[in-house]
Amino acid sequence: HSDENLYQAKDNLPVHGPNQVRYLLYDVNPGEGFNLRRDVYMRVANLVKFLNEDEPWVLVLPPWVRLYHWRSTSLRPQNKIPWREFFDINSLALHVPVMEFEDYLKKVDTPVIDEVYYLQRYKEGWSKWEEKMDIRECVDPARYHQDENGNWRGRFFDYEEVYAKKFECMSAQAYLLTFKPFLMKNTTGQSVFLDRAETMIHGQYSEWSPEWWTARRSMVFAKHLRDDADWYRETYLDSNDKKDKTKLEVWTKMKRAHGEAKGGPYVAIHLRRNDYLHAHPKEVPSYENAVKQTIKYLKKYKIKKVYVSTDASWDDYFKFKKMFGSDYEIFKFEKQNLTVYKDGHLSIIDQWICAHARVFIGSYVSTFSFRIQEEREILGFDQETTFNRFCGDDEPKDCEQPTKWDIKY
Ligand SMILES: C[C@@H]1O[C@H](OP(=O)(O)OP(=O)(O)OC[C@H]2O[C@@H](n3cnc4c(=O)[nH]c(N)nc43)[C@H](O)[C@@H]2O)[C@@H](O)[C@H](O)[C@@H]1O
Repeated sequence: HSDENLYQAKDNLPVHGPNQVRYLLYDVNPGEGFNLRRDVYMRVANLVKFLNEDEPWVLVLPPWVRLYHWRSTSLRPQNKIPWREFFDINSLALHVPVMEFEDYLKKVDTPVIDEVYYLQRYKEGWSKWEEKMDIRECVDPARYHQDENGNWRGRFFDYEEVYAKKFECMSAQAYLLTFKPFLMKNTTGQSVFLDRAETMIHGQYSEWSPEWWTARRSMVFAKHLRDDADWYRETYLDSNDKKDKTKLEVWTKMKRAHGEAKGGPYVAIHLRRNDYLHAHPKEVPSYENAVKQTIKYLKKYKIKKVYVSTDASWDDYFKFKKMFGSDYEIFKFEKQNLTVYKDGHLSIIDQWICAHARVFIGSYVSTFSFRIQEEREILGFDQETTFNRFCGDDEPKDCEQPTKWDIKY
């Protein structure tokens, strides 16, 4: 791969003296999944981007802890995972200055965060939408408590030694840009931690805006995972970037038109199961029906191979695979190496393979599927091949398809 070392993070670090740099840390509701967290990253990253127009701030990347969906009993514990295991840090840094939490801890010597704000709703609710934020009493039982020295203890990504000097709950109903004056004027600590950062809303910087897409484009997957997925594509799916016209460039220089990418000769599907069966029972197809819908695409595009990305059990997967009969070949990435791959790595490999398929079919409102669709927008696929989803058994056969999020530069 030629793109190694193309990203030069250091060019993007604030130029001001080291003492003036401030650090923004954040965390998300523990129940949220991996790909919603990626959306929250985009909000915080853009906030840091806007802050840097006036003051030097560095975004400290929240280490990954075991998420609700990460159930595999892998040989390595799934906590304190640095971002570099999943994403290309240098790519992130071409958008905003970023730093791993471990590096933050090294930098500050004492494992301390100056100010913590726990974002929460307004207790009284709201009748008309208006932007506001106020320090308030905690609505939910506080997730932080004061120790005998007056320091605030909580769950800072499973780092037990970390504590905060100041803690407040803050009711907020506000767009990300509104947090900028708050941070600049109402906080003084060198490091500020926003917990429940998903409370922050994109506002004008939503999926329709170039700013959103800039943050999104900077979220390039880590090279070792792209390499593993590319190896799988080449070995089993007769797919590589040259043939598929999907060569990756440094994201700041990459601009593709729809239809430039061709994709590998396989249909990729994201078949979300598990908690989705309960969350969206009407829109989740039975396996039999999912096979029927996939075959339609296989025929339309004259393709014989299917790549299956799913959180279904292997038992279910093998049953599903059999249902296709002998006319088609069905593939799924196997956890060949449990010492290396954890659930997060595997989802990225799945996503990368899906992003390179000739055609993709996703699952209804799954953020896992959304992130694949965006990846395909970045690579330059025809939107017809991207914004498709499975219909539930009782939905019309031409059920409403996903919104086409046009990439913006
Ligand atoms: C029902 C809701 O669903 C929302 O999930 P949704 O948007 O699909 O997408 P995510 O927020 O990523 O959460 C789903 C998680 O399940 C695993 N997973 C799902 N599909 C696949 C797959 O095809 N391959 C692999 N390897 N892993 C998969 C993976 O760990 C992924 O991060 C959640 O964020 C909410 O918390 C809630 O659970």
